[in-house]
Amino acid sequence: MSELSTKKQMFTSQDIDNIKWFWNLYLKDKAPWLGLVLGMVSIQAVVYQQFLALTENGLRVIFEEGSLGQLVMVCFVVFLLFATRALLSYAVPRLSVWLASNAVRKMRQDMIRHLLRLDLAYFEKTKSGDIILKLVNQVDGLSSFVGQGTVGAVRDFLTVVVVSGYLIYKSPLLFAAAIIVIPVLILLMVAVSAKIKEIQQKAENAFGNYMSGIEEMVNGMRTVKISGQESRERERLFEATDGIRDLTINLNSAQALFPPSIDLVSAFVYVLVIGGGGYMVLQGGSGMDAASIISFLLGLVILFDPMRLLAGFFSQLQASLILLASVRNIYNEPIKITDHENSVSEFDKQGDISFSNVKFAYDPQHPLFADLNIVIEGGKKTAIVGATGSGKTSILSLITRLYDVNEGKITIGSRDIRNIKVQALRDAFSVVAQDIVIFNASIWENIRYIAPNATEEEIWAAAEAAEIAELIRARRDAPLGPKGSQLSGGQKQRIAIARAFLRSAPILLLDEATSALDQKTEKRIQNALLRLSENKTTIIVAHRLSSVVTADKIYVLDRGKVVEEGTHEELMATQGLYATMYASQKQDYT
Ligand SMILES: Nc1ncnc2c1ncn2[C@@H]1O[C@H](COP(=O)(O)OP(=O)(O)OP(=O)(O)O)[C@@H](O)[C@H]1O
Repeated sequence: MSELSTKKQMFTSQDIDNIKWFWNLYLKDKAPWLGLVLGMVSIQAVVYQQFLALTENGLRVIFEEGSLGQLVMVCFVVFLLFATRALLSYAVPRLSVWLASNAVRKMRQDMIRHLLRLDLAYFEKTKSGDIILKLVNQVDGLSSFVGQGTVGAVRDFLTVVVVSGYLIYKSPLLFAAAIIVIPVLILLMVAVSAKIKEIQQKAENAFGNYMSGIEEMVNGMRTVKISGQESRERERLFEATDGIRDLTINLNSAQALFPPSIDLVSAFVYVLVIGGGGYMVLQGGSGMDAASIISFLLGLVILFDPMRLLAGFFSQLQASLILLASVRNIYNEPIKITDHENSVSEFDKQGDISFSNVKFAYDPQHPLFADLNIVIEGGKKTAIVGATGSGKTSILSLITRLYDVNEGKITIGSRDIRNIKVQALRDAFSVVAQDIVIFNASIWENIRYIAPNATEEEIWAAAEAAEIAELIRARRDAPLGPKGSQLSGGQKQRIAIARAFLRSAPILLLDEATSALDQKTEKRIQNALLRLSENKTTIIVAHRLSSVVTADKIYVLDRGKVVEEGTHEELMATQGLYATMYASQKQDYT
């Protein structure tokens, strides 16, 4: 989250830009409806002014012996006025909440759409708590602010303008005396609003950390329990709750300055009007009588309530501007991996995959590949082996454009993958990776996820090939628990393999695909994978070298460099790193 300027300024240019952005994207097309809301709240404001005028007349009828009929008439019209206001008090929130909910639904959908387009790199550097906070809480906060807060504020503002106008018309002198304290109030608002913004920003960060903390704890509960780390986790989260409490109190103490200042100002003004107005009546010649002073005072009472609400609105506005900026950050996040206008959908999916002079680093300080050159022959089986952290998975991430190379190029069938539409490129792969996404649904549904239009027979065939069909029959529709927590690692892996069978794309990526299986099951599934990989370009990343001996070509990687390449037999014959690794693994098995 970007730190906002804390200059003593009610609206920064960034705030104004954000408001314009929100208006243009989410409210502009509803302008006629907003116009209707504005019309209705204007009527509500005018009701007060009319009420004042009528009260003054009513008082005169009482004070200056008017007829009973006139009094009844005044009472009737006053009732009618407030009945109108009541009707509008029902209609305005209904309409404004409808408008705001629609605007915010559109915003949520845009955010989800945008989030799904963001590069993987964004998710690898952003705390999930921050993302959830934006999509859930902050958007919700904005929704109620736009729906109820702003419309209420417009009504209050119009009430202040109309009633003030009327009071000025009645007695400019008394009104001038009454508003003499307003500049003090404005100064206070400006001073406090910067503070509110600053605290709100910190509070959002604290909430983000808290949510991420909860998520990490829940996800890692198995480790937390086994290693008896409950008390550490408790302390960690308690610390976060302390931070949130402090910030909430700080925020409230800054906001709490508004209502009492208004109360003090009101007291001051009432005294001025009663004293000054009374004096004017006593002196005579000012055109003011008792009825006008009472209704003037009533006018001020009416004025102060919306003024107090407006002050509250301004403090809320400062907090909401922080929410708006934070939410908008997602839209400003650059998307690097995307289609350009000359990207194509058609390419030779069976062609060779070549890395030419590829340079790549996740972090510029620690380059991973300095000059990588490999060729993965189309329709053949290529294995990539090497120590942990040597860059095997990164090669798969580059081929699928989860990341783009910094220099050099990767081609499939001699077409640079950056010139292929991202969706078309990724459609060319079936992947069995280490991080298997399992949803809290049945195994069946989990397999179907990869190909929602697959027929029942196709899903059964995939499940049989991956040796998971028996478990489907046993578990039936039982959901698998969050993240598939009710399955073993090997069972999850078999779901991933079943998905690969079901999707059956021309390029098969197997990243430690069978590492969680026992050797007997691994052997059987490898035979099935062998059938699946027929006529497909297959890339196998594996630690267990027994699973790569049949590969047409093996690349041996060491700290981002290819140190050996060849078939199993060739590599064994050279007696290099591969042969050493193979020998030591064989020893472990025997
Ligand atoms: N998203 C990332 N951000 C920053 N660094 C990363 C990221 N992913 C991997 N790395 C780093 O890049 C290097 C290569 O990682 P990679 O996952 O490609 O290795 P690997 O050979 O597949 O390892 P393993 O056999 O353990 O799966 C490692 O040093 C790792 O720390």
